[in-house]
Amino acid sequence: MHHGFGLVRQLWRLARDPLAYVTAQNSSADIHVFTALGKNFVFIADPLLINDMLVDRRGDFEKGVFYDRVRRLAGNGVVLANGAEHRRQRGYLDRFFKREHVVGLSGLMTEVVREELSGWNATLDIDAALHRMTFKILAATMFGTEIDHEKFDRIHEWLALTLEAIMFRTVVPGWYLRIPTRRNRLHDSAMDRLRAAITSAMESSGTAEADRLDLISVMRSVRHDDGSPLTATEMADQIVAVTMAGAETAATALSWLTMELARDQSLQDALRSELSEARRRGAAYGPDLSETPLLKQTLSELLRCRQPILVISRRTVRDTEIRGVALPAGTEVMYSPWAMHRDRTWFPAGAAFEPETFGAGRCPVPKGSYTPFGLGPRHCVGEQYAWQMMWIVVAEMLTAVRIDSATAQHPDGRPLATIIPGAVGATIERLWPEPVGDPA
Ligand code: HEM
Repeated sequence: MHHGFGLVRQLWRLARDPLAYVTAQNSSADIHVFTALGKNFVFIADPLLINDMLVDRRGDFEKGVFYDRVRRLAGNGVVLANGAEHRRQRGYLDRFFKREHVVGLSGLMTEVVREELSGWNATLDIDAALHRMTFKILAATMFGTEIDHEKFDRIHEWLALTLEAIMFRTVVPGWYLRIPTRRNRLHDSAMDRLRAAITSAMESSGTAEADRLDLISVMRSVRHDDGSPLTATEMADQIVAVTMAGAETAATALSWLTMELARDQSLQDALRSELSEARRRGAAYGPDLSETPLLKQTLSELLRCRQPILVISRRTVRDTEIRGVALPAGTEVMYSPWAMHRDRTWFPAGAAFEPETFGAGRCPVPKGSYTPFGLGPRHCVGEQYAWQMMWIVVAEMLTAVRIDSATAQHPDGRPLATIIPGAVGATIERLWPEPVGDPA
C-alpha cells in the first residue's frame, strides 16, 4: 500500500499524461491511497480487489466521481443510475440487449456495413470510416432505419465534442467547471445540443409495434410496475447512455485492429479464410464467435492490449474496507483496465499484440485481471451486441477489401473518452469477387 501526494498533484499528473499516470499507479502498489480536500481517493491494482469491488462487495459501491461529471448530458440513464433504480433500468434495456434480440439485428447491421464499405476509397482515414460505420449501426438499431440524414449528422457532430468533454471533465477539479471559460461553455453547449438532437430524433421514430426491433420501439412497449409507459425523459436518458457507451468503444477497438492487420498480413489472410469458410458453411452472424475461433482469439487479444477504457471508478456507499484498508463512505475508488491488461505479471505480452495470448492451452489469469467489458451487475450491457457487430464488420470488411497499410496519428494511443489512435491513414485494395450470399 502506498500513501501519496495531494489530490491536485495527482490530478495534474493524471491530466498531463494519463497513460503514464495509470501505468505508474498500477505497478507501484496494490492499493494506492491519497487524501485531499477532505475526500479519500484510492487506486487499486490487484485483480482480487477489482473483483471484490465489482462483484463480491458490489453492494458497498456505486458509480463514482468520473460519472457525476457528465450528468448534465446523461441525466439518470443506466450508465449513471445507482441501486434499485439501476436494476430497474437494466431490466428495460435487457429486452433489447438479450441474445435473441441482438441476433435479430444482424440483418440490419450487415446492410449498414455493406453500404458503408461500398463507399470506401483506395486511400482513406479508416478510423473515421469505422466510427461513421459503427455509429450508423447504432443509430439504425436505436432509432430504426427511418432516421433522416440531417438528424443523424447532427447527433454525430455533437457526439464527437461531447466525448472530448467527458474526458476533460473527469480530470479537472469540480470548481473549474463552474467557471464559464470558452472551453467549458463549448462543452456545455455540445452536451445540451447532443441531448436535444437525440430527443428530436426520438420523437420522430419508433412505434410500440411488437415486431419492431429498434430500441425506441422496444422502450415504447415497456411498462413500469404500475402499468405506465416510460416518459420521454426516461427514454432520452437511456438513448444518451447507450450512445455514449456504445459509439466510441467498438469503433476504437476496430480501428486499432486495422493497424494490426495491416502489420501482419498473414494474420489478415488467415482471418479472411476463416471468415469466408464460415460464410460458405452458412454460419449465421451472432454474438457467439465459436464458429470463428481465430477471430474470437484476435478480438480478445485486441481488447486486452488495446482496451479502450482507461479508468473505471466507484464510490463507497457505506464504511467498508478492502485488504485491511478502511474505506469510509464516500471514498472514490478507481482502477485502470487498460494498465491491468498490459501488466506483465498476468500477461507476458505486455503492450504487444500477440493473439497466441488467447490460444488453446493458455494459462488461466485471476478474475479481475482481464475485464474488457467490466464485471458484476454493471458489466457492459452491450457486450453481445458488440461481439456481433465486430464479427459483422470484420467479416464484411475483409471479404470486400485487403488492408495494405494503416498508420495511426497516435500509435501509442491518445487518451480521450477512450484511448484513440487519432486519424488512421490507410490504403486498401478491393477484392474480387464481391461478397455473395447473405449470411445474416
Ligand atoms: C468493444 C466494445 C465495448 C467495450 C470494450 C465496452 C466496455 C464496457 C465496460 C468496461 C463497461 C463497464 C463500465 C463500469 O463498470 O463502470 C461498459 C458498460 C456499458 N456499456 Fe459497454 N463496451 C463496449 C461496447 C458497448 C456497446 C456496443 C454498447 C451499446 C450498444 C455498450 C453499452 C454499455 C452500457 C449501456 C453500459 C453501462 C451498463 C451499466 O452501468 O449497467 N457498450 N462497457
